[in-house]
Amino acid sequence: MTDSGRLAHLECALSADLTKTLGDASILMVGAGGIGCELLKTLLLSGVKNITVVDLDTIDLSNLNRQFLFQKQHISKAKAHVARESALRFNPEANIVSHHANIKDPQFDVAFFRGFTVVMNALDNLEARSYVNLMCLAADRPLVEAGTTGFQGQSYVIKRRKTACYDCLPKVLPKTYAVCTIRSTPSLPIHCIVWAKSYLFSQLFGPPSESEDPVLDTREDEGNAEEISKLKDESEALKAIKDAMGTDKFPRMVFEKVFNTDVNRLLSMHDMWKSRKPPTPLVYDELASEEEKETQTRKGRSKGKGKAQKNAPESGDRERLEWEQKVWSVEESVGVFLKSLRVLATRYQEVRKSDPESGLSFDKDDDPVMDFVAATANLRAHVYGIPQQCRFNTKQMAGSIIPAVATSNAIIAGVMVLHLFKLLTPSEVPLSGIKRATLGTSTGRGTILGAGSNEAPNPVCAVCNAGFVVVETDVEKAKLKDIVEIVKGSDHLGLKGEVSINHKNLLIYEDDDLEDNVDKTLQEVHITHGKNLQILVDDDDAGVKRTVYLFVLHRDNLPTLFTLSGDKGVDIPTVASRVAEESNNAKRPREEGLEERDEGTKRLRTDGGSHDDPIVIDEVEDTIELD
Ligand SMILES: Nc1ncnc2c1ncn2[C@@H]1O[C@H](COP(=O)(O)OP(=O)(O)OP(=O)(O)O)[C@@H](O)[C@H]1O
Ligand SMILES: [Zn+2]
Repeated sequence: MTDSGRLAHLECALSADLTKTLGDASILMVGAGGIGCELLKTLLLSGVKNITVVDLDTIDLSNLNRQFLFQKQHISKAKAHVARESALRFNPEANIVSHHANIKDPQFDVAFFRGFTVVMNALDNLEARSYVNLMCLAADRPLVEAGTTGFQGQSYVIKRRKTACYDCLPKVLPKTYAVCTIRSTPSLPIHCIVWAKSYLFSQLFGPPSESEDPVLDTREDEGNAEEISKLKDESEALKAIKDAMGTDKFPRMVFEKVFNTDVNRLLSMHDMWKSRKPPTPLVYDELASEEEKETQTRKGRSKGKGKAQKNAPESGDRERLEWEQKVWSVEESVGVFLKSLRVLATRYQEVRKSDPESGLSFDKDDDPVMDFVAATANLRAHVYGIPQQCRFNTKQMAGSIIPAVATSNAIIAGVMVLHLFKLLTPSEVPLSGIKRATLGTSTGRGTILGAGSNEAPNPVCAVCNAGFVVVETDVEKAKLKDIVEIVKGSDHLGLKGEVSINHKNLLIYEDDDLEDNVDKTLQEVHITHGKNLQILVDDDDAGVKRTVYLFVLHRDNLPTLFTLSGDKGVDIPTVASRVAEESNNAKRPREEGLEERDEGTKRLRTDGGSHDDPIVIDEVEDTIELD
């Protein structure tokens, strides 16, 4: 259809005014997966012409059943670029910009977000959603947030201090397991998968902040103090083995430690096995292929050519699918374990060269990571006499996958565009009139799409009540004390109270207690372009506290620190915020505020939760809150 033919149809359906507004609007779409593909198509067919798409992923075979902008020939290509190319066929005159990147990258700074009329999320994880929520609050741009899980879904609008933000409402509590079940006495396949994914993988390859033994929060395991302290020693020993990473002997050392030495140590605790089946240690020399053993003794070469390589066909083949759907023999699991350890070790060392604070994170679609988790979980299961799983099943459990339903994505993407229509006709639709749409099942009535009123902001939410300050400066010249001055100085925010400043998880400044960094440049305290700081101002006398997020835009040679925008935020009564914090600590997977925002929480919960629940959800994906 020509552009004029398309316009005539749209004007009849939507009015000439709205059609024009849609054509002029500039939309940021974050995520080009299940919802994203539908959304991009529907936006274009609704007359939206200027769209920027950001997605960090590449196309996987498993996406093709529902992400219809992708076809077999696109496997392994960037989702954002392919989505753009395929969608342009709906309207070749549209202006679509694609970025194959993480939305959290510094290039997508506050100024970038300000360049859009509306931001639309088509994401699948809590961290990215929370981050986009924060950036939209800072840039003061409306966000259309959405998610689907199987037959359920929802879409709603977030507008700074007018509606609840993404972080106003508690999130679904992750399923949790007792430390000792996971670390010493697993009895189900899921226990072994959690151990592989959330313990061994993070310990070996996670960023330092995550590899500090996340499971040893002993509050719920007080009766096992001795066991907990032994587990701590075990973790220390694993750290020592990490020093051998990159050498030929590393895979063997890890294998022998976790499947032999640690198991023998547990066996020596006789009481533990009085009423349980004791584990059986694995012996490396009996299970590793001859080639693997040879690799361990060869010097200067790190590539083994054992069974594992023959048994791991390339991604995308039918042979590979069959391999993923059969239960591997123990020898095959050993081969996959050793090979994936080598691949991940090389990757980990490369990542750490550029940033010593970084590491690898679990991604169920990352083949070596998933190979490692599947093989590790199976070896652990074998040790404990627990049924082993095929890689396909392990992926479902490790990724907490509820199969995606294409129709749910299409319905929710459609509702998101309706939300956009309403946002772009503000004179006719007040914000209170933009309902929260919920797709769900109702007994006896099948799947229904309902509309409920949008939530008001949570008065104690530390995110949307925060101040949002954007500064431009040369990070090699400006000092941390200049930031403190912005907060306290009467020419700037002039806030009263004790100031502390956090960057990611790190406290970098605190009145009276931590002032050593004040004369350091922002660069020296790792605050570079696109980074944000969380500033907490605690006014004990007035009984209030306030959070300010300060976003830094680097400009070469800008001599001073220039405040571009300075929204002061709102005070939260200290008592109310404590009560809220406490109730949130009990209810949600992470604390309110920024501390864990950037990295997300990968901590294994220790609340002694259900022992026989088959699925673990320790990263909430596709979070939806149904009315
Ligand atoms: N931080 C991020 N930056 C950019 N894109 C992201 C980010 N986090 C997630 N995404 C993208 O959001 C999209 C979400 O789509 P979807 O829920 O369909 O997931 P998927 O990975 O395509 O499918 P599945 O998880 O079911 O295999 C994915 O394409 C993913 O790459
Ligand atoms: Zn909020």
